[in-house]
Amino acid sequence: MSTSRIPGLHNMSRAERLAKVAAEAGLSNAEVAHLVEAGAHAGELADHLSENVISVMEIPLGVATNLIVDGEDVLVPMASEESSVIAAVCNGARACRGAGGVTCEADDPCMIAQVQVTGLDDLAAARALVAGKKNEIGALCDGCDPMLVSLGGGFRDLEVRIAGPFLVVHLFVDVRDAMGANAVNTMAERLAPLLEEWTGGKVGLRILSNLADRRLVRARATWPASEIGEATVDGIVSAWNFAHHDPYRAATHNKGIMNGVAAVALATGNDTRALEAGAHAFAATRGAAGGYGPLTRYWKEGGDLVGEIEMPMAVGIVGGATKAHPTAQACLAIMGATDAARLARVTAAVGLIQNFSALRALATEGIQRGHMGLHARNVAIVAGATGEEIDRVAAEMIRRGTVREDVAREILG
Ligand SMILES: CC(C)(COP(=O)([O-])OP(=O)([O-])OC[C@H]1O[C@@H](n2cnc3c(N)ncnc32)[C@H](O)[C@@H]1OP(=O)([O-])[O-])[C@@H](O)C(=O)NCCC(=O)NCCSC(=O)C[C@@](C)(O)CC(=O)[O-]
Ligand SMILES: NC(=O)C1=CN([C@@H]2O[C@H](COP(=O)(O)OP(=O)(O)OC[C@H]3O[C@@H](n4cnc5c(N)ncnc54)[C@H](OP(=O)(O)O)[C@@H]3O)[C@@H](O)[C@H]2O)C=CC1
Repeated sequence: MSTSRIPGLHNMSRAERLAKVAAEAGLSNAEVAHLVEAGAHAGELADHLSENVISVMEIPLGVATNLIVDGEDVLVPMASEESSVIAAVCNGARACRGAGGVTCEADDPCMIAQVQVTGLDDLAAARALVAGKKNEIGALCDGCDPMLVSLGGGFRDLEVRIAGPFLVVHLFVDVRDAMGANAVNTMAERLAPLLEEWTGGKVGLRILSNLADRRLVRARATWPASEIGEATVDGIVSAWNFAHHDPYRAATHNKGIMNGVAAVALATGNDTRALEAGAHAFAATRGAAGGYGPLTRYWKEGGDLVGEIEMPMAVGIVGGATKAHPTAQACLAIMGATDAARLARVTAAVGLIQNFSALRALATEGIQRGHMGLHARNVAIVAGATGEEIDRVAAEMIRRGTVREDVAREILG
């Protein structure tokens, strides 16, 4: 590459950008042709949603079957590049259907905005002063978003904290069907000059917190021992206990949960990074010794396995890319999610079931048979298989019990 300094790339057309990047990076004609083809359908939309767009990255969109959430059957669209993630949800949901599926409970959709005030000598006095302005602050916040207020949302409460040398003002805002970042950021920015005037301090950051712990969802399911076997019940409880006591295991445990949560979020146009940040920050105090721990919990009840998840769930059905992206709209329609609370419940249910299926595999036969069985097609493609060859090479690798690129090449040969 000669240079990464490309002034005005953003002002070029998509085709010009691609040509420029291809020339700088030395892409082959085949690589350029692929990027042109990949961007043919959704490239224009992508150009409006993001910046310096040259094409579109295609992620598989699948549908998880077998779920019952709060007594209703639901098909759940999931966007994931990882093999076996969607199959695992179908499998885990099938195993708890007979016991009623998943039941959930969601907090009101309350987000937190933070305003940092610096340069204060008497933090305690400033805290008392700002706390006394709750009504004024509430009115100012509601004035920022009359639409939100007309829908039943808006300012709910105020908390004034001292964090090291800073005064930190928390605005609690009910954002209804939105994820809410933009909505609360506007309020935080609007409040800033008043805070400076009242306290004599200087405002620093004005932004939401992704630790959305006022917007939690809890979901619970029972997997009967008659369905999964007594040894599996014990194995999963023990696997959970491992995560409860060991942050190294808890990180992987929670990654499995986020396999499901992030896939539903991506399919519905939600901000996956916000959810990841919220989940892991929330998990930071859930472990046995008050450190990082699992977002789920499992125990044995009457011989059956009961699993529960609790986590922040800042998802919306309006705002961000949700309304602008027709695929996200279609996904919400498949789920029948007509409000953010239903989306949050279903997403948490998927996180729980995803985790159950991974633990079931790990506590019994191990992850490789199911996961690598489905991943084999990926390996076959990497080895050069195309069309019908992909399934045939994958099946042969599974038959031989070895899923590896060199084996795929040998079979293909
Ligand atoms: C892979 C399975 C499901 C096979 O499981 P199986 O028992 O061989 O499946 P089966 O053929 O007996 O079918 C049972 C049901 O599973 C579903 N199912 C079965 N196959 C498919 C498929 N191709 N596509 C869609 N759905 C599928 C489907 O619902 C089916 O019922 P049916 O519809 O036939 O009545 C199982 O082994 C499993 O759940 N494994 C766990 C896989 C997993 O967790 N993958 C995530 C990636 S690994 C990771 O990133 C996370 C991890 C593991 O590190 C987290 C952690 O450490 O905690
Ligand atoms: N740290 C983070 O997580 C950050 C995330 N972001 C991004 O912010 C975006 C999400 O912000 P968000 O505020 O949700 O998006 P928007 O501002 O796009 O949408 C929210 C707005 O939609 C309007 N609205 C219409 N119908 C409803 C309804 N039923 N319920 C609620 N609001 C409704 C409201 O008012 P009105 O019509 O008056 O606008 C509301 O303010 C995402 O793209 C995210 O990636 C941005 C900054 C930081």
